[in-house]
Parts: sequence; structure tokens; C-alpha cells
Amino acid sequence: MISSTEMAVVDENAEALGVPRKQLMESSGNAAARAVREIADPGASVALVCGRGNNGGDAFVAARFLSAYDVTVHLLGRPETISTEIARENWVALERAEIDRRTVEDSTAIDLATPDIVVDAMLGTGVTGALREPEATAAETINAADCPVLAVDVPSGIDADTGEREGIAVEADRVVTFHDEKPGLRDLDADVTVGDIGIPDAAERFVERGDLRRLSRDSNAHKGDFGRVLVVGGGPYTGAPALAAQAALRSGADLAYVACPETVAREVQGYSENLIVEPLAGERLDSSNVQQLLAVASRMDCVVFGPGLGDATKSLDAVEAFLEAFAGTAVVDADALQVVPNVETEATLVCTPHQGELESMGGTTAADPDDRAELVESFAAELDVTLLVKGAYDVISDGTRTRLNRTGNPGMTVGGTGDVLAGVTGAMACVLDPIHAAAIGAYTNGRAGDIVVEDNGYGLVATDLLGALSAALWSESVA
Ligand SMILES: NC(=O)C1=CN([C@@H]2O[C@H](COP(=O)(O)OP(=O)(O)OC[C@H]3O[C@@H](n4cnc5c(N)ncnc54)[C@H](O)[C@@H]3O)[C@@H](O)[C@H]2O)[C@H](O)CC1
Ligand SMILES: [K+]
Repeated sequence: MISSTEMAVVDENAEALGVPRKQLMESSGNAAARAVREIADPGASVALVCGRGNNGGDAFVAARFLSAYDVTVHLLGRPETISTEIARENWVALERAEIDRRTVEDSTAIDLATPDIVVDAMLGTGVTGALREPEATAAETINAADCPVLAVDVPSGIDADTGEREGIAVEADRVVTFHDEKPGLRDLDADVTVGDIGIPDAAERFVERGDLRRLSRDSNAHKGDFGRVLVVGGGPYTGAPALAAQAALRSGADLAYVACPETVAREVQGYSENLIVEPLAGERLDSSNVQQLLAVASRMDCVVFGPGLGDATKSLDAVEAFLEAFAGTAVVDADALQVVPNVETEATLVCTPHQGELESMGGTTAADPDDRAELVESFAAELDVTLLVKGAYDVISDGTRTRLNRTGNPGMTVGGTGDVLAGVTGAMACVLDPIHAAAIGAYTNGRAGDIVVEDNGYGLVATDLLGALSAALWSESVA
């Protein structure tokens, strides 16, 4: 089962893997034509009722595959209003092929005559809200037709995210849906088949640029809507927490705080005026800081534990005491990871170990990415956390869903890149589910590293990544 949001991610991921949308439309149209052939014999009359989006485009393609039938293509609206380039190209192809195509500019004038089969290709996963005109009246006409109705992808008027309808919807006898079943179709009184349109499994398995669609920026947003991140770390090291916090800002968080021992607070602040530093009494994090941390954390959307914290027992005890009392979202990295296997917490945890750290947590690893993915998935389920295990192929799993990330390069073994990753993941965890936050964190951090190396060659340092994060996340040129 796949929602329309998820479908849009997978569709763009397929494109990133070299399978363009036009090719997918060709397969969708072919699958729709196959369904027509299963319902009606050659020579039968087929009325295709098409909208102006890609759902309609599928039917333009189907018409080309139905040369043995008496086909009429009805476009609802003017051809200039066809909303996508690939649908328009397929519309134009119909004219050249001299296939009977008509435009219906007045919804009351749609005349299907008495076809042997009607194909509903008005709206698919792009529908929002109740059917408007001319689609609403056309749906009535289709429902009144005395012949079988085949819906392309989803019956028009059914919301492909929820399976619900807000007003009138096409009553289909048969649905040919693409790639995977859509919500609600099973509850319909219709025969539903899933057409394989050639989207490779890799489009779901690997994190690709389509995943970035999960990050939409609403223009009405306020400060704080994209998250407040608190990085807890520093003591033996000062650069690490500053890197993580700046990475969180560069990847969209609105505010980044660093809670660190007071002895290093000035130094941490010195790295950037964009950071808000919260000094903690003492030279190393210890249990006496926990109440203060809990108070600060209660105002945050995500807490990142670990960067530059060190492995002093008293600091790890403090992390444990914090997590025992915390019920929010935390990213756990570096030495703080040791605490995770034994802690009793209600917090939602995203852990970012490299393979050595995974083993010290009690997990196992393997050289083959698919074997590793299986091991990581079961370990994530056992710990009840989301794991992002770093490697040439990063493995991300919440124990049920498992993804692989291939961005990044050998130049990124340099110190500090893990702190950047923890910060990016923290920013993502403010606005996304843990599995998506970790997947996009891994993708973005690696992509930033690839951009730096493409521009300058090897020799990157962690601060270079900060400058490339925006491009990795938002630049159109990233392909
Ligand atoms: N990877 C894939 O799944 C593929 C899917 N294909 C097909 O494409 C459609 C989705 O296409 P899209 O262009 O995104 O949207 P639609 O065609 O469903 O509709 C967009 C169109 O409709 C207008 N609109 C939206 N809501 C309403 C409404 N309530 N009333 C009237 N009009 C409405 C909107 O303004 C747009 O103009 C998918 O279902 C598949 O059939 C491709 O084949 C490629 C592969
Ligand atoms: K449809």
C-alpha cells in the first residue's frame, strides 16, 4: 500500500536512477490498455475520459496501444491547459497518429454516445478535495453510462492518500492502479489490479533526491516551525558540538543551542554567533547538570547527544539519567551511544553509530550491504530505536522500514563529518518521522561531501560540509 506522497517520492527517485517519468507513463498507458483488452473484444468502442494531468496522459498513451479498438479520447478542457509536458507530448502524438480526439470545454456537453467501455482517466494521485467542474459533471455522465467503467490508477474523486471521497466520485467496475495499491481501493466494489510500470525496487530501497520532497517549506511558516535543536556535548572537545549545531541550522532548523560545560562555553560560542550557548556548571557533563538540561530540552524539538562529550563515566551517567526522564526526540552519537542498549527511556531515539560503535552497542555487521541491512533491521527492532549505521552504504532502519544511502565519498573519513551528520539528522528529526529524518540526514550529509569533492577534489574538512548543506538540500542543480 502506498500513499500519493510516498508515490511522488518513489517516482522522483526512479527518475534519479535514470528511469524518466515519460517512460513510466508509457508503461502506465500500456497497462491500462491491457486492462481494456481484458474487458472488451477487439472492435469494441472505448471512450477515454481524460483530465489535464498525468492521469489523463496515461490514457493518451493507452489510446495508442488500442489500435484494434474504436477509440475516442475526450479531453476535459483546452489542450493549452494540459498541466505537464509529458502529458502534452502524448496528446500531440494522438493528433499525428490520427486517433479520434475531442476537447470538451463545456462539461454539460460531454457526449460519450454508447460506448462498450468507459475509461476514467480524469484524476489520479494529483486530486485535492472534491471534484470541481467539469470533472464533477463528467463523473455523473460516466456513472450513468450503461457499460463497464475502468478507472486509471484511482477512480476520479477518491483521495489517493486517504481513500476517502469528499463529493461525487467515479464508480468503477475495475481499477488498474500503478506500482502498488493505493489506500481505500480495497474497500471499493471494484476489481483492482496492480500494474507494474517498471519502477525499480531501488527507488524505494535507496535514499535519493525524491526523498527530499518530504521537506516542504510552507510560506506561512514562523520562527521555530522548522525546529529548535539542542546539542549536548563538549568538554574534552569544543569543535564537535559547534559543528553539529551549525549543521542543524544549515539544514533548516530555526534555532540551535549548545549545552556544554561552562569551562568551554566561550570557546564554543567563538565558532559562530549563530549559536545560542547554554553553559553547564563544571568541566565535564555530570549528573548535577541533568535538571537544567531537562528544563532546556523541554523547549526543544530535538536533542542531539554526544558531539565532543567524551567517555567519562560521570558524563555517560548523566546522559543515562537524562534519557530516563526524557520523552522527546533525541539523536544519539559518539560516546553517548554506549548508554543506549541499557537505558529505560520513553524518548524516541535515533542512533548514529559507525560500524565499530554498532559492535560496541552489541550489534553485528557484515560486508555485504544487503546482509548488513538485515542485521541492522533486527538490531533496531531489538533496541526499539532508529539506527543510522554509517559506512560506504549507510544503513537506516527503524526495525520495520530499512533504507540504504549511497551518497558520500572516501574523503569524508576526516574528523568532524559525523558531528555534521548528527546535527543534520537532529534538524530533520524536528520535522520528520525518525526513519525519514535519518535517511535524509545520511543522504544530505553525503551529498554535501560529494559537492565539496566535485568542486575542490579531496582534502575536504568538516567545516566545508556546512557550506555545501544548503546546495545538497535545496539547489535545483543537484541531480
Ligand atoms: N509514478 C507514477 O505513479 C506515475 C503516475 N502517473 C500517473 O500520473 C497520475 C498523477 O498525475 P498528476 O499530474 O500528478 O495528477 P492528476 O493527473 O491526478 O491530476 C492533476 C490535475 O488535476 C487538477 N485537480 C486537482 N484536484 C482537482 C479537483 N478536485 N477537481 C478538478 N481538478 C483537480 C490539478 O489542477 C491538475 O491539473 C497518477 O495517478 C498516474 O495515473 C504517470 O503515468 C507517471 C508514473
Ligand atoms: K482516474
